[in-house]
Amino acid sequence: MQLLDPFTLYFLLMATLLLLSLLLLLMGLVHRQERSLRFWGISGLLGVGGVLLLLARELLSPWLGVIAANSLLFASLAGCWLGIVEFQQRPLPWRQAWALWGGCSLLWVLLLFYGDTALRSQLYGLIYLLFAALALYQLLCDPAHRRRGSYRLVGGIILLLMLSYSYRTYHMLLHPVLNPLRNTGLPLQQLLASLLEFAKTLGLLYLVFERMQQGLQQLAMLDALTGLHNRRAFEQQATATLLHDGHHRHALLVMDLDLFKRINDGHGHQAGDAALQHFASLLAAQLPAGSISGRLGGEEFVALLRDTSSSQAWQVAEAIRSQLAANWIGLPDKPAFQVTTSIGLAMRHHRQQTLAALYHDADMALYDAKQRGRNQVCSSRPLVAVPAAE
Ligand SMILES: Nc1nc2c(ncn2[C@@H]2O[C@H](COP(=O)(O)OP(=O)(O)OP(=O)(O)O)[C@@H](O)[C@H]2O)c(=O)[nH]1
Repeated sequence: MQLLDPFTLYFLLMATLLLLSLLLLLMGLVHRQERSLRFWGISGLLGVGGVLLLLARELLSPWLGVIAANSLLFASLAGCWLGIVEFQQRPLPWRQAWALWGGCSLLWVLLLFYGDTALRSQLYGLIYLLFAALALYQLLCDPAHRRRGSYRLVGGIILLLMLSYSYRTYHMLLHPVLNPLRNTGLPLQQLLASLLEFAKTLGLLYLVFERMQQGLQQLAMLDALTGLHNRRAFEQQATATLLHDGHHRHALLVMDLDLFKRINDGHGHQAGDAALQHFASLLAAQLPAGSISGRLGGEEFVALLRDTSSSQAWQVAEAIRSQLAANWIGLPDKPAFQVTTSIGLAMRHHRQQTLAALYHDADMALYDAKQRGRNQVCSSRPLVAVPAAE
């Protein structure tokens, strides 16, 4: 029965919030790149500290206690807002944060002399609403984030918190009393707000985890040197495309830079890396929108052209080949050098043809292009070759 008392539950929640804030701070210290965790950890500690100071104010000087407690609470609200700005990787509005914190604290002190408890409680509700609105705006102002379920969930919790504090402010207008917590309905509001605060902190923590996981996934899918998909990512995306766009015609290009060992040996490994990066950006520029490209390893690249005819695919392959041969690569303090590529092209002619079968055909065509003297495009069926113009 005792546990159902809102005050007891409220204190239990405070203790849990304290532990959660400590955890956030600790995680923020371990994962140094996630600075928002530190902001939210410190914000939580300031919030719990403010509440404790408010409750213990009779033991200290009541006036000083209440001023210090509310300054801590305002700093906690500002800290949560700054944490969200930091999480969104935007410049931190330190000046505005200090000004808002200072302004709110000053207003509070003025009301301590010229207002009553009810007025101060209303002011607290309004300040809470202001910081919550700032946090909500920062969280959802990016349209890409606004559409995501996790961001909407945390935004929804902040909205509920705002509703809860609006109710508190409204209630205090109707029933002004000396101690807000003695006001009918307010202990319950306080309990609900603490529960929501707890949910909000967990939600923010989830957003950090979600972003960390996405970062790791991206790292596992990208080729570090060129920024293209790596073999695994290419295979996953190309297989899914072949499965779902079964009725469309697709072309596969397998591209291998010619005599690449000579470039490494003659111009150095750094020049070889620059050539690979140069080729990757050429691919990005020449491939039609919607194509999937990747680096399979070494100097071998691949691209799946969606919904294309054999003549269109041929033109794209030929443009890649000729552009690479025409644009020599220059590095500071080194002579410019030419890189060429051989390209094997295979068309997908029926829906059952898998990526592996398509790759086999394109690879055979590539082999043929190498045999015929490199720097050319060969198609698997019918087998034709266009010698280099140069
Ligand atoms: N700079 C650089 N070189 C790489 C990288 N990955 C593989 N290589 C080099 O690419 C070269 C590939 O050489 P080979 O497989 O013999 O082929 P090639 O010299 O291009 O000859 P062909 O394919 O027959 O035209 C090797 O020297 C590898 O060391 C890389 O990431 N950076």
